[in-house]
Amino acid sequence: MTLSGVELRRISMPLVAPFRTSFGTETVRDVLLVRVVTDAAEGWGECVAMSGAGYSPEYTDGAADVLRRFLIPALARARRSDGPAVAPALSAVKGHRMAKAALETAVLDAELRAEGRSLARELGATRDRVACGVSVGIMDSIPALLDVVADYLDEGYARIKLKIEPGWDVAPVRAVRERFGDDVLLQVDANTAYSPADAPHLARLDPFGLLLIEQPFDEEDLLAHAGLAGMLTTPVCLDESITSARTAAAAIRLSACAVVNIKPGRVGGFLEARRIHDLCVSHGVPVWCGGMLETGLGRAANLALAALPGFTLPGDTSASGRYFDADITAPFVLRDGHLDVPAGPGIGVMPDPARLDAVTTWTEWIAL
Ligand SMILES: CC(=O)N[C@@H](Cc1ccc2ccccc2c1)C(=O)O
Ligand SMILES: [Mg+2]
Repeated sequence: MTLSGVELRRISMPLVAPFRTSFGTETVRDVLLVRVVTDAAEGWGECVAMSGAGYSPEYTDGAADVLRRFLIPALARARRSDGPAVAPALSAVKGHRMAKAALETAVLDAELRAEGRSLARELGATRDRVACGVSVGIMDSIPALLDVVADYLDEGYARIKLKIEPGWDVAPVRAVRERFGDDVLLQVDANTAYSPADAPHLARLDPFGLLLIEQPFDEEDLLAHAGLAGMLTTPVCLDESITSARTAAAAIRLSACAVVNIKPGRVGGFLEARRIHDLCVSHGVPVWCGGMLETGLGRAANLALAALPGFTLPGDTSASGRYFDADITAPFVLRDGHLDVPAGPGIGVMPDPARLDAVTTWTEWIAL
């Protein structure tokens, strides 16, 4: 497969409602898409970086710049251009895993489309649909939160995740438990908002039978998470800390986490995500697929990953309508709390040209 060029395309997708977390409030998803054109097919990748560097050091403008100046030229110089050859070709560039993941996914998508193979099959998926959870932002009040949770449960979501931060943690969790009972699968995500000194306060979440508490502390503080794990009955899950199979292995060895949230964009791509899955399965560590408010392109690829056997917990692969009134692909619609895994070649979906044009703010063609 010969690469002829790469398109960088910036799109702006308004969210159906503001999404507030401990690191800020988003009202628009500012997305960088990568389209790779080859002699055999074209492929799409979605960069999960946000406009700002609140979740990780990467941000959308930076991802476009590192792709244009370093990653795409490195790929052009590589002799091979199949999916597994991308990460080695980009290895001289440190970090920038979200930018790398978008480029690798686009190449993988093109390669699989050309060969008529689905990403799900390529990764080793064992299911054709996956149970879906939903991530609920920090709200202005407990009643507002309960209304939103009630709607999501009515829609059929298999699991509720509540964003928490100091001042919004025990009360919302208690309110959800009191209103919806103990059988609802419930977990919380702090996005690094707490410090180790907050451990006794976080222990107050133990009575509520949470599936897990996600990333309470700084992403570099594995030892603090290991300490917390020794104090809580609630399993600790890591998200921002897990940037590769190596850091996953370290976190497991240090008992810093009992569950892992795998996000292909955060770890550099779907091939590294599968390596992390395999590592966690070998250690008996359950994993689930995290979300970065992807469009249908990233959502389709995430569903292929979430169908692997070790993904035993519902992920944040919510329906398109959770975030967008109109997706750039055919919308993913929840059915009995599940989403179908795309079965077509590659990631199995394509953007609708008219929808794509309607949300495009900028596009750049880089010939190779
Ligand atoms: C679904 C979920 O909670 N995702 C992230 C946080 C997050 C929150 C808000 C975002 C806004 C724009 C882009 C990415 C974002 C990621 C998480 O698990 O920690
Ligand atoms: Mg998280």
